[in-house]
Amino acid sequence: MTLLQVRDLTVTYDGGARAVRGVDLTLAAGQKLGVAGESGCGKSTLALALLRLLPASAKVTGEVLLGGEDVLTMKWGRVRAVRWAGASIVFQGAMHSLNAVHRVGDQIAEPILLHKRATREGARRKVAELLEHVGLPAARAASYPHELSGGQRQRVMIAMALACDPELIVADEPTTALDVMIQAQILGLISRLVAEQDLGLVMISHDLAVLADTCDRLAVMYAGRVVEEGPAAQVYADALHPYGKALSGSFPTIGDPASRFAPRGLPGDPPDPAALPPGCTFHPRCPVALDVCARDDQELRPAGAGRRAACVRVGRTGAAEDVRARVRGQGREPEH
Ligand SMILES: Nc1ncnc2c1ncn2[C@@H]1O[C@H](COP(=O)(O)OP(=O)(O)OP(=O)(O)O)[C@@H](O)[C@H]1O
Repeated sequence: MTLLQVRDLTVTYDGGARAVRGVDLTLAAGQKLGVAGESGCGKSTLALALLRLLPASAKVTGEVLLGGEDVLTMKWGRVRAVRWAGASIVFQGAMHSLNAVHRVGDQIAEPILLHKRATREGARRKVAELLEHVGLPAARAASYPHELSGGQRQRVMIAMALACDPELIVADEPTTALDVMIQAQILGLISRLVAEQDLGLVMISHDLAVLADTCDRLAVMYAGRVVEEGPAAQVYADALHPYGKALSGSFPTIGDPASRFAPRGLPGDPPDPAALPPGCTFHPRCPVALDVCARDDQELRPAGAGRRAACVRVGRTGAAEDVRARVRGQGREPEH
């Protein structure tokens, strides 16, 4: 059953930043989708659009179908109900997302009282249950955010996201502010909860390795577009798009023009979304760009084995050779 379907989602901020451009994504119930990309590629804008949390300065078009209902056009009353009970979001940096002057138990209880119409006693019991579920003693309900460690605060955020039994969790860089050991614990916790409760997960990170560990499928975003999508293990181990390769550090180094590329770092920055380059937006940084890439942008198209990629070098079977026929007569031939 399809849980989430994003169709041709485009978000443009006042000032002309085209933060998300024509994104199509599908998530089945219980499926885990990772969205990867460098800072500024539009990941958070996409996450916020899924729950209609974008500021008024964002112009949004397309569809976000959650359980078949379009979140972008539904009445605000329905949006508020859907936000906790249909889908909820875990932000990065729990210290900023939690209210410093309220006990964490009261903050977790708030959506339960509001959306589940629970009694105070019922909400208190549910809070205790949720805290234990995320690995915290129930007594922690009486703590204020500053009395908790970063990892404990992120556990509270996860408990809050689960409070109204949603079908989908959107996690935007849920472990970015944490040290490596705690990061692994929180990722393990998210994986366990999602599996136990058969939840859908959209997890956003700049770290492809983290996503490959946690998710079934991966989407790689660059300059507001998904440039590659497919089964997590394959995308991580053998990305088709040069940007996906750069993110996973898997560029081949022998006898390939890409060997100029530092595997762990990609030179340059993503383009300004208000002044995107013509053609493929990755071409100015792409170590294997052809002349055609500066002129023509590529659709995200099937590339075999349930994968999609938006690169002229990638054919319908995922094989790089297919490009020869397509670019013949359009300028420089591919070197390999
Ligand atoms: N409220 C806003 N008004 C104008 N531009 C914005 C706004 N929010 C984001 N942007 C711009 O949209 C682009 C995408 O930002 P977004 O935060 O979605 O990217 P990201 O991939 O999540 O990056 P990060 O990991 O740094 O949050 C950026 O260029 C950003 O400057």
